[in-house]
Amino acid sequence: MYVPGDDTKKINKAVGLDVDFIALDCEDGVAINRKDDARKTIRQFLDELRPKSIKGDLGVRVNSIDTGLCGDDLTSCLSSKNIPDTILLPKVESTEELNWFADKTDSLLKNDQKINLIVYIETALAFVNLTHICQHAVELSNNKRFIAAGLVFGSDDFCASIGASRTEDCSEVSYARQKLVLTAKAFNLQAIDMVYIKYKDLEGLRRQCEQGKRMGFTGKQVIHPSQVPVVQEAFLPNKEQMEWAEGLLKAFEEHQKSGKGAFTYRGSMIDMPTMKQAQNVLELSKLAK
Ligand SMILES: CC(C)(COP(=O)(O)OP(=O)(O)OC[C@H]1O[C@@H](n2cnc3c(N)ncnc32)[C@H](O)[C@@H]1OP(=O)(O)O)[C@@H](O)C(=O)NCCC(=O)NCCSC(=O)C[C@](C)(O)C(=O)O
Ligand SMILES: [Mg+2]
Repeated sequence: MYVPGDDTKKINKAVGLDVDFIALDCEDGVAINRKDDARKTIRQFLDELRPKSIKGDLGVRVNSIDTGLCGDDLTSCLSSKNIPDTILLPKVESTEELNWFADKTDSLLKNDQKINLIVYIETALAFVNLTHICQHAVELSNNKRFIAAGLVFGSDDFCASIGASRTEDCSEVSYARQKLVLTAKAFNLQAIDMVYIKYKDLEGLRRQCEQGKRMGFTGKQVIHPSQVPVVQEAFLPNKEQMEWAEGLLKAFEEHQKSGKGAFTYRGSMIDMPTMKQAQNVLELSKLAK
């Protein structure tokens, strides 16, 4: 969940919510003339206010490298008493930007400190370079001070970048969403789906969550507290899916013992790939506990 980094009231509110990840924002949720305030407020929060009770992870979305603000954002939050779990790096378009980030984190982090990195893919050029970006991020994770954790789809910047208009069925971003999921999963990275900006329309949000979940996204970005439970519910397996998965695994084991690779379960042909889908469902529910 994004929280504008210059808004102390919203930061305090977010800390009390049951969210998986709080993203303190220095970037587009903060006005140009408030960038210094956001940086200072986040630093103060990290130094003094970060309550041990934060349930989920805490990240800072810094400004993109091309703005010239990113270095100061990183210096401020990575030299704090409690460094964030994750840095969210927006508008990445090239492997050179990852090299810059690796050098910067090398110079700022101490001893055995490492930080997670979430890379934003939100321009046409980023999609063209996506495989190289992911490959490089994973390679740098082996000997640099960050761990490539996931990709975020920035659909609003993406639409601006390609000149698309938004539609309710998201057809304008369907190729980009699918490409992002596919490439993220190929490199064992999380794939985080787009923001639903009509935050008062929870039914529309639910539909978009279900669509994203079906496509393979790991989770979704949110901008308002009311969106949190809808997204959490949609991305976790429900009772019906759990029953399906548990029953299928049991039947699979029995059929394996009797020497049958393929069999029928609830009217469908089941073999190894369907068994793996059932395992995914159960693993996801364990992770959420
Ligand atoms: C839309 C806004 C202005 C409506 O803000 P509001 O205060 O007018 O709303 P409200 O309905 O009155 O709020 C109810 C309560 O929730 C609080 N609240 C409300 N929102 C939050 C929040 N996020 N975090 C923590 N608390 C929040 C608010 O302070 C209030 O607290 P209260 O009941 O105690 O008075 C507000 O929700 C907000 O600022 N959201 C975050 C916006 C943001 O960060 N945008 C940038 C990320 S998306 C993006 O960059 C694009 C992307 C990915 O890059 C790309 O697609 O390209
Ligand atoms: Mg963006």
